[in-house]
Parts: sequence; C-alpha cells; structure tokens
Amino acid sequence: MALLDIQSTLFAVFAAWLICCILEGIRRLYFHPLSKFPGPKLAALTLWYEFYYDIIERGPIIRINPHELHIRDPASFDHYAGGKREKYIEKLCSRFEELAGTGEVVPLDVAFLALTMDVICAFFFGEDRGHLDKPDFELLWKEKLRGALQTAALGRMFPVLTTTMLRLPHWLWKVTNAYYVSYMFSLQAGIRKQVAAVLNESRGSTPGRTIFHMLRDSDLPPEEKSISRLCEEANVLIGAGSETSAKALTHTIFYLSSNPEILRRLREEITAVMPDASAIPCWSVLEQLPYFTAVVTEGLRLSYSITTRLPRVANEPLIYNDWVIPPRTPVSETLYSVLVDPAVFPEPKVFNPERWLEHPELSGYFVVFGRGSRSCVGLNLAYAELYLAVAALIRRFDFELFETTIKDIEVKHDFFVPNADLASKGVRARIRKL
Ligand code: HEM
Repeated sequence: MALLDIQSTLFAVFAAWLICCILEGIRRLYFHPLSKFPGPKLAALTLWYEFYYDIIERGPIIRINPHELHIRDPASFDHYAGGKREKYIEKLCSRFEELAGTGEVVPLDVAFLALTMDVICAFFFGEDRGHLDKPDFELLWKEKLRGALQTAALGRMFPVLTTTMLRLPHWLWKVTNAYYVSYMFSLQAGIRKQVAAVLNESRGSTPGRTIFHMLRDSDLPPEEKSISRLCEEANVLIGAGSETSAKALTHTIFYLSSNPEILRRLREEITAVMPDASAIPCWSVLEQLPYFTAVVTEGLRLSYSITTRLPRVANEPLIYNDWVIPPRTPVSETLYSVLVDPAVFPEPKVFNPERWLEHPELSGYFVVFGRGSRSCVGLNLAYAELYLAVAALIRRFDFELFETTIKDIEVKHDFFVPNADLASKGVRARIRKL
C-alpha cells in the first residue's frame, strides 16, 4: 500500500513537471515576446540549441535560444553595440638575433605571446614576468592558456561549472591542470599582495606607478576598489591584452612572410622613416605611414579579434529592418562574421592591404575592437605594440616560414578567441638577420 502511494506520488510529480514543461514550451513558442522572430523552433524551446549554434550558419537575424537573438549583418553593428614596450621589443629582437642564422626553427606565436605578456605585466603591474628570457619563450603558458580558454568556452554554456571550479580547493585544481594553475596561483598571489600593499598606502602617495594606484586614487565607489575587485580587473587585463595582440602580430608577420611584394613595399616605406634599423621611430611617426597603416589594419582584420558572440542588452526597443526587438532582450553579433563578410570584403580570406587604401569607407566595418560602451580599452596599447614590433622585426629580419600554412592560422574552433586546428604546431619560422 505504502509502495503504491510512493509510486503514485512520484507519478503525480512527474506528470506535473511534464505539464509545466509542455506549457512553458507552448509559451516560448507562441506567446513569448520573441515568438515572432525567425529561427529554429528547437532554439525557441530550449537553451540546449545554443550549445550547437556555433556550427550552424543562419541569418541575418535569428532566435538562438528562448531569450536571445543573434544578428549576422555588418551593417547593423552600430545599432546595438553601443618606454616599456620598446624595451621588450628590443629584448625580443636580441633573442631573435641569437637565433638568426642558426637554422633553429622558432615558434613565432609563442615568442609573440611572451612579448605581449611581458608588456602587459610590466605596463599595468610594474612586474617583469620574464617570459622573453625563457629559452622556449615559456611555451607551457601558451599551451595552458589555450586549455583554460577552451574550458572557459564550456563555462559560458554551463556557468555553474565555472563557479563550482572556482570553489574547488587549490590542491584539486593542481591535479587537473598543474602548470596553468600553479602559474595562475603564483601570479594571483603576487597581484593580491601588490593590491593589498597599494590599498594600505595613503592615497596619492605614489601616484600612477601601477594600474592599482590609478584605480585607488580614482573617484570610483569603494566597492569597486576592494582587493578582490582589483584582482579580477588584473585577470581581465592579462586575458584581454596578451593573446589578442600576440595573435594580431603573428598573423601579420605570417602574411608578410608569405607575400614578398607586400613585404618589399612595406619595408621601403618604413626604411624611409627608419634609416637606421637599430633605432625604432616613435609610434606617432609610424602610424602616419599610409601603407603601413593599411597592413596593420588588414593584419588585425585577419587575426579575427574575438570569435565568441558578444551580447548586448538595450533598455529601449531596437529597430532592425522590419523587426522591433523588445527591450532587455540580449542581442548578439559576432565580429568574425563581419570581418569576413564577402559582401563587405571581397575575397575576404585574402591578405590585401590595398583594400583599405582604395575603399576608406571600409573603416565603418572595422569592428576588430568592438563598438560602443564596452569596446576595447586597450586598443592604443595594441596599436602601439603592433606598429613598433612590426617595424623593428621587418627592418631587422626575414622570416622563412617552416611547415606553416594558412591552416595554422585559419579559425577552426571558437575558444572565446579564435583557435586553429588543434593538431597545428603553430606559426614557425627560421630567422635570417638582414
Ligand atoms: C589586437 C589586440 C586586441 C583586440 C583584437 C581586442 C579586442 C577587444 C574586443 C573586441 C573587445 C570588446 C569585447 C566586448 O564587446 O565585450 C575588447 C575589450 C577589452 N579589451 Fe581588448 N583587444 C585587444 C587588445 C587589448 C589590450 C592590449 C588590452 C589591455 C589593456 C585590452 C583590454 C581590454 C579590456 C579590459 C576590455 C573590456 C572592456 C570592457 O568590457 O569595458 N585589449 N577587446
């Protein structure tokens, strides 16, 4: 009798749950504010659809999960989107000088990540991480960073995964991803100590030494200046500023080394303002060079920025063609799909700096750094690194690509940032001193 009671109670709970699911399904399909927008019915029904979305091409506007829209239309982008550098570039060049002519194959992508990582840490935290001093340019950091980004991409679908992982004891983390974790813990511990020391100093005592001094002395409310808040800020800067700039530099050098005529023309233009290869001109001089600017712009376009969808939420209704998007609806667009749209950039995968000189109106589609209130705050640093490093590198060296093809830079995976085929060995070259 008791068994029958349990069975019928379980059945009643299950039936109630099923009815709720069906009613919610009907609501999402027919009565939800987004029900009129196109998109697969499955996406309207369940968040699981979004999980598969990245391998499915549709557009220009679709409903990708019960609550969110995605637009694939470059023309609409604006609607919702609201002395240390030189030191490290010289350090990179002296490492390359040692390697030049030895026949050794150099992993350029790893070396460039070492450069941007050292620059970020020196620039913001006043700390030399010494990646450029490591014989292998700290290859493990690159590998483990990719692993972490891969996990983060999964964490976007399952936020509970991220929060749970962050609560795990340190020793358990170490078992799973030893190098990355111990590196991050030591970095974090150092930053935390530094932040605590800065916060304990009196306001204005040592102004502007690090980003933490600037934030401490700013008008931000106190809750924005807590130790944990400032440490999170440091994580964002490392994550946002190292991999992106390194990728842009890697792809630019790859394309220049694969296109001798473009390289010749660029070298000629740079040599006119940099007759002595050992003296890098100011960034303000380099950015005046029209062909160099076109090369940098095309290199940035073909390094694909960030591949993840970047949702925005507007408080007021948005108009998109004939559609009225309800307020507070997350609407996303992917920078990648704008940057390689053949209607905007004919032969989009071809490295063609000329396009920027012949069609200045293309700058309206240059969305590499995002747009609006959340666009990149580090774009000036990124530009400075690119101009100064490319000028120094191509005035001093030739890079003979080694077993490296377009497949080694083409996007195969979206790990928040673009990632090539996992089997790729990266961008490698033999270096020759000029
Ligand atoms: C070629 C290099 C870079 C590219 C392609 C790039 C791209 C981007 C993009 C597309 C966004 C917007 C993300 C969004 O819309 O949510 C962004 C945000 C951001 N970037 Fe960059 N970035 C680069 C370099 C840097 C550097 C060097 C720094 C270091 C200071 C940096 C720091 C940031 C930060 C802190 C944000 C977040 C801004 C916010 O949420 O308000 N980025 N970046």
